[in-house]
Amino acid sequence: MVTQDNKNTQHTDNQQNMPAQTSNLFESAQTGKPRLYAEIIVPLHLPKNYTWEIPEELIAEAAIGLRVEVALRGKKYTGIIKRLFNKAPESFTPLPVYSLLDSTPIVTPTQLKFWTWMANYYLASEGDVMQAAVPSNFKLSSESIIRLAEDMDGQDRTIELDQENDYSDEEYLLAEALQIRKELRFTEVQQILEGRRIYSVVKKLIDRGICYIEESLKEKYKEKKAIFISFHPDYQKEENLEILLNNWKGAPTQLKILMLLRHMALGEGDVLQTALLKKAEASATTLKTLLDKQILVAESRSITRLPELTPFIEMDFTLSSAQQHALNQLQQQMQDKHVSLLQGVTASGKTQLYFKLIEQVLRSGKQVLYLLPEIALTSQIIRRLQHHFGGHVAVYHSRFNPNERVELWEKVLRNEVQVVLGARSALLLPFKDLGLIVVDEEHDSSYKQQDPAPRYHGRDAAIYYGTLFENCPVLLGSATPSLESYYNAQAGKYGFVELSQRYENVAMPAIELDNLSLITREIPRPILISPRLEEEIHLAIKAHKQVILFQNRRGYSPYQICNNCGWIPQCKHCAVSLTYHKSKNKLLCHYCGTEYPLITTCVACGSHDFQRKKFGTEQIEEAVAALFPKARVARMDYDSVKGKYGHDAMIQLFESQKIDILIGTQMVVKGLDFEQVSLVGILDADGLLNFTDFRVGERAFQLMEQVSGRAGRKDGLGKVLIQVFNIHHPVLQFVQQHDYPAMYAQEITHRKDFNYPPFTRLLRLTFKHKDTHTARQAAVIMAQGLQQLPALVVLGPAAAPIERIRGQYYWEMLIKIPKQNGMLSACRKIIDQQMAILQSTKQYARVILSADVDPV
Ligand SMILES: Nc1ncnc2c1ncn2[C@@H]1O[C@H](COP(=O)(O)OP(=O)(O)OP(=O)(O)O)[C@@H](O)[C@H]1O
Ligand SMILES: [Zn+2]
Repeated sequence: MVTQDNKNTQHTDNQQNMPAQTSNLFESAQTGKPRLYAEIIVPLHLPKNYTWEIPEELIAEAAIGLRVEVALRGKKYTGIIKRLFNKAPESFTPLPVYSLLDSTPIVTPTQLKFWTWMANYYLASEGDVMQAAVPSNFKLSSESIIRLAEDMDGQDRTIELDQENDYSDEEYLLAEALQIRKELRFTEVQQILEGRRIYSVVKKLIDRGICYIEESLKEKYKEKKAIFISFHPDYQKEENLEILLNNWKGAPTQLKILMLLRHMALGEGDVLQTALLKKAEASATTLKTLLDKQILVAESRSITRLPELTPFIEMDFTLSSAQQHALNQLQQQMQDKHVSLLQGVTASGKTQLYFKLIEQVLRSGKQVLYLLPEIALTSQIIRRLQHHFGGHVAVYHSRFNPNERVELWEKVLRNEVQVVLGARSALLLPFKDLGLIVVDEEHDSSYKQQDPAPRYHGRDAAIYYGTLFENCPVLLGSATPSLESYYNAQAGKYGFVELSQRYENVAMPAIELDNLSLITREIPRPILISPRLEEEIHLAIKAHKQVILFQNRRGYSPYQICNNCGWIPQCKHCAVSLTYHKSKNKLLCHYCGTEYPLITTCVACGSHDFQRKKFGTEQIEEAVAALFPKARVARMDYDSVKGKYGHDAMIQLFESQKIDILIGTQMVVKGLDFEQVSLVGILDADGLLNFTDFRVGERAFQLMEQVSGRAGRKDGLGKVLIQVFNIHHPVLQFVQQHDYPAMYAQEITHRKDFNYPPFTRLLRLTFKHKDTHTARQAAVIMAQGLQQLPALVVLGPAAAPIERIRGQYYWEMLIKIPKQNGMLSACRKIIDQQMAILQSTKQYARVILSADVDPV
């Protein structure tokens, strides 16, 4: 097995050799009854899937895609049946499956094929994929933590006395323990139930909404709930409400609440209890009377949860002739080609084309998957989609809690949801009948999963997933396509359609370069806001327009340096310099998050003379606020928006023009549609152009073009000012001309000359160990093994650019694999062999290897 980054992997492959228990089940073999075996995927990083036996009494119900309860090395897991067969394994006697957890499959055969592909292509295991795909509530294991659920109003769940009889003794016992303890480890559940029938009991309680399985710590978040007020169904009809209000005899404050609610519901849809009471200047008691009278109803739900809408299709717009032409072309191409690329300049209305295509698929009764980078999944696009398709639309992203995940999983499985808008993980939902996958902003590198395995690319996985359905074309969309996709389009492998003007022929923003080297003579560095940019901001604000200032570094200043000896404070655990955060008055490691007090004395020479270098968003915010004391200034970056709700909330504030100047990192550029932005400032273009990565030209172009694309979307009066020293950099000329093909021509030549993607396939192997020498040596041994395949080009091993993270040393190598069939799997074979050798050697047994295919 290749990757080894799951801590459950420290094992030898001994399950297959374990002696089977002698039980009655096995004695039945002598009687000649049929036997049934199952290949089962368990959510662990195992070298392969193992086999269990289905006991006789479960044979009739066993089916592919069902969950089962199995034991592996003394622990219990939920697995998924991948394959059933009758021939007994020859070299070992399998253990029995304890129980089946479902009566109908929760995973489709199509998904199982997808998992196999993903595990193979991304050098992961099917268990890794299962772990990523299946909601945690579906995956009980010995490591699970079971937590008491909350009621609608945020109170702990309790069992009503009159329901007691519905519960089995064991269920009741466990529910009671949960009410006292709030959360239980699986081992504790085992003790409470004395080790019997654990899964089915826990599952029953989950089904009843009493408890849920805690997500792994990393994903844990506190769900935000709020109470929403609406009219009782009896009064949702306007006529009935009218009669009620006209004949009102109750207290006037109650009437006020009702009138306000009617008004607010028109504008906003769902009304928050807090907002309603505040506006009505009424008390909770008054509201309660109305609830008791069953005129109003209160519902507590997660604030991310969508309101229940009826499904409808409402296409209340017409395409411009350019859009219509593009749509016709697209439809034609999509008939011939599995993948098509739509390149439309910013604000050309690509989204409207997607809507038209979605409409057609919906009418044909099939499902649609609409993918976006996680951070671009804002209420803006959700609203746009719901406006056209109402309750047909479901949204799937990492903010979902375990219950919501299961709920959506089941709805998709039952084909009750027609359109899913989601981030890459939505690909892992059990679609029945997909008829279209849209990958919007397809160039975005956040489509790539970084950690843990499987490190899949959402776009590329979508392309494969689409082939598993009958007639499911994949549409990639972007103003600035990835070089890989554009290359495939040029080569005729993908369909290709262009939309080269903005909707309503609105002009593209004018892009001007602001040569900083001309002004540094008068103003000392660093220059945050040049006089020219300051002037433009003044003009924009005077005209009641909005401004976006883009800087791709967060914090106050990215590092400080000793003026005497050049020493730079670094993180103790990671080989990175510390960023100064003024609001916290601390130094922060951006890799592991460790905070340090300010350092005022140089560790190397004892000097107190430090200089802060470069600038981040925090410092810009400070400078802008000082320059424009009357403007409403906000900053949007990882630090300022706590959680992802904050991000969305800030976008809404900006959208409703409650913010004049928005300063942000690349968070602000993802496909957002603001009408009133007239000025975009790119503060440090040099910083974008000076990376040592073969994709730097492409990336810098995409970022600048995308952020520029937020300007002048409605009236064409947008202006972009780029602050830069190196004004002759070719990428800047391409951005100025909005000339994607020229950028492509230049970059693709480099890629060809140096044999980078799309001309080769890249694989990055990273070896981690707390001792740098061990990590390096393991990498060297791997590199030697890879010499068996002379067609591979192995770069390295070398210390990773950041050679130490969280106390582990990182050594990596980059392998260029020719794009021939079978090369990747041949390479994988060698990696697996070498890894097996390494792991059987005591010195290297703890080396962790992670593999990243097509790294971005
Ligand atoms: N046919 C149309 N009818 C009405 N409004 C339209 C039409 N086409 C585009 N628009 C409006 O123009 C604006 C820009 O369109 P949209 O957001 O779809 O552009 P885009 O191509 O997706 O841009 P970007 O790549 O920058 O995200 C939106 O506000 C959209 O509602
Ligand atoms: Zn660190």
